[in-house]
Amino acid sequence: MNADALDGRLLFAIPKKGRLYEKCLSILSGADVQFRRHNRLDVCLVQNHNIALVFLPASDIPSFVGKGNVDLGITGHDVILEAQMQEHVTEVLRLGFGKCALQVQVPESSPYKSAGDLVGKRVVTSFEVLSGEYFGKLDADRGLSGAEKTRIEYVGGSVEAACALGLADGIVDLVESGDTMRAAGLHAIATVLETEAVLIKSTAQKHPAHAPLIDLITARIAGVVAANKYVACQYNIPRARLPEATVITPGRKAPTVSSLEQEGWVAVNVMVEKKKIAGVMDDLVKVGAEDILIFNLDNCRV
Ligand SMILES: Nc1ncnc2c1ncn2[C@@H]1O[C@H](COP(=O)(O)OP(=O)(O)OP(=O)(O)O)[C@@H](O)[C@H]1O
Ligand SMILES: O=P(O)(O)OC[C@H]1O[C@H](OP(=O)(O)OP(=O)(O)O)[C@H](O)[C@@H]1O
Repeated sequence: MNADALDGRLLFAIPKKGRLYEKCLSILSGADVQFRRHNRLDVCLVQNHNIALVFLPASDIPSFVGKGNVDLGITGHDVILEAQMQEHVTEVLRLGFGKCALQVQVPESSPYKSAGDLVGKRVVTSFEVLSGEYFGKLDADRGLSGAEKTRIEYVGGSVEAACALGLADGIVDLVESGDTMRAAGLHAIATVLETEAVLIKSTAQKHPAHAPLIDLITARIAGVVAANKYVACQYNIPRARLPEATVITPGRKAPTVSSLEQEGWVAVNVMVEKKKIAGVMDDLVKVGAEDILIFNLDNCRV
């Protein structure tokens, strides 16, 4: 591809591998952003929009967007703070995936029971900025300075091995299911940060002409995110029980209620958060709902 091919195109950064990659591809597909990535090339043109996708390491995306080299990007909230780019990027949308927590961890057998117990000790992490800030506050609370302060040491990967290797008294690393942590014989004693994937744009927009396209892509991605988060719920219920049912399924604005051919009965259509639907169905049955049907959403605009 020659450099002119990118002229005037909105540049959209996507993690090139790792935990966020597959989910990003599915978001792009749901938003009908069409492209073919040839031979794992890191730049590719979008066929149906004036956009080029740039595949970058997740950790580099905040600074590319923050400095205005690319216009839009997807990465983790944690990565933005670690890159100290929070003032240079605007988090436009939370994407509902890449959810995990940055946690302080120690061996199961460790005498250290809280983050405060690790103050002045050795902590190994890939998140040296966030860990430095976290332990820096604890050091300051104790009035520690110089060599007394907690030592934060950077490693690029396999952080969970550091305690067993005798390199650290504790680590700071991401935890989702906890499988990695438990497999390494560690447990969490504090949470530094909760994080998820976010859509970001440059705070000082270099190309104001791209604003309408950024808004369009944002609206489409918001639709995909909402479709993943909600299900459509339909049920029949005696009109007299409608007030109780409305408390259980208030909908985003209000439920859609239509009359049934059977006297005294109504049909209700409403959106419900996917993670709550089992409990909602139990509660609807208790107030007399029948024929409860749940539909997954392919896409939506809400
Ligand atoms: N287990 C996980 N569950 C959910 N989200 C995660 C998980 N691990 C990482 N993430 C999110 O994905 C981001 C990128 O992490 P990931 O481990 O995929 O990095 P990577 O680009 O593969 O980097 P590396 O080169 O260090 O492997 C993290 O900063 C975090 O926001
Ligand atoms: O709590 P869990 O579900 O086990 O997830 C946590 C692990 O996931 C991430 O690593 P990943 O597997 O993406 O590989 P990486 O270490 O190469 O980044 C993170 O660094 C943890 O090691």
